Amino acid sequence: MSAPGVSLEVCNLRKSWGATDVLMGVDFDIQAGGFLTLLGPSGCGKSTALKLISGLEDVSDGQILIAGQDVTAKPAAERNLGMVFQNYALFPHMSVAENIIYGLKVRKIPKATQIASLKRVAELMALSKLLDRKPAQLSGGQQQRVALARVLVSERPLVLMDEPLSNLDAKLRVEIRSEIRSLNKRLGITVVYVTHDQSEALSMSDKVVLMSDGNAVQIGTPKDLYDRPANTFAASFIGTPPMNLLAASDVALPGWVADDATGEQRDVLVGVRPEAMTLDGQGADFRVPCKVASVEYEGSVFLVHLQSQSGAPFIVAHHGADEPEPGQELDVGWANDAAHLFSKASGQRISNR
Ligand SMILES: Nc1ncnc2c1ncn2[C@@H]1O[C@H](COP(=O)(O)OP(=O)(O)OP(=O)(O)O)[C@@H](O)[C@H]1O
Repeated sequence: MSAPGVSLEVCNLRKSWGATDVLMGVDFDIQAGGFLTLLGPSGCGKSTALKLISGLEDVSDGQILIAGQDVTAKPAAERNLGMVFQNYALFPHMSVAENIIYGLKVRKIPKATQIASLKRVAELMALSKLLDRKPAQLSGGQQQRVALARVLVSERPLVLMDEPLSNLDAKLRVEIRSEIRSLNKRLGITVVYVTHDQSEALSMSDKVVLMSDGNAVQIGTPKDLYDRPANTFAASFIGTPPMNLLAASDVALPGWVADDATGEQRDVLVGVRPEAMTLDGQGADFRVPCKVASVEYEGSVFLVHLQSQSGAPFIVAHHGADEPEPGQELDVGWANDAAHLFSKASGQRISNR
């Protein structure tokens, strides 16, 4: 049942609905067996990109290559891919077993092969004991595993998934996302995954395409996006809580505004992740006097909301046992290499560590 994956390449993908441009010319690719995630806020165009890849919608312009073959003009049925949606789309009147092998039946695969494939996939997805049940007799997580099993049994080398975990509770989401990731690695199928959840994207993907308003804002490994956000949008979208973005004047940082190339003074925003700041300023290259506004207890961490002397708000993720008090005055600190610089005018990254 091991289906070797295929590569996918998308070039200058454009889509307009009437006068509304939804995809503005997006390029990305993923190698065979890779896991690519389209990540971005609601309405940025990620589901549209997936529909174009699947063939459920026609492109306005651009090219889609699967295994190096141009499939842009091919109907969905000829693209040899599987899809998993947010709402599982199981047939309520069919048993789990019938749901899983439905596609094989339609394709008139011999009965003995259907049964053998069903057995293998049911074991893989821990569904063997549930095969006689109807979908309504399953939990949300079990239903989602049936939807995944149905795609896996079809042995497609490329599987598209559109927010498949968003109906599940937090614990199940974490369990099933690691299951999907390990299936991708074990079976070698290529996965293109859509989510607005950055932690899902970071934890599962080989490559992330971060989208905003129909454009790919940054493409890279999860670590690239976290360590070197290309602009303030990427800095704010990746990481929980998001990166603090402070005007240099708020944190009293003179001399940080000279452009490396031209030497010109530029207004910058200083970005520092909450987890890269300390409350005691010990060993820090920069220190900023500030006041505690409020404290959120999150179990493993205190999220300390602070205000600089100029009134700028920011957050520090504090792992110490001591709980800061609202009103307390502190020197927050960070290391030189924890700071990211962005142009205040364009939002683009202007300094690299
Ligand atoms: N069939 C359609 N006709 C007209 N506009 C559409 C159609 N489908 C999507 N859109 C618009 O295209 C834009 C992108 O939608 P899309 O579903 O791709 O976004 P998304 O990033 O997947 O968002 P979400 O996470 O909310 O699903 C939205 O503004 C949406 O209203």
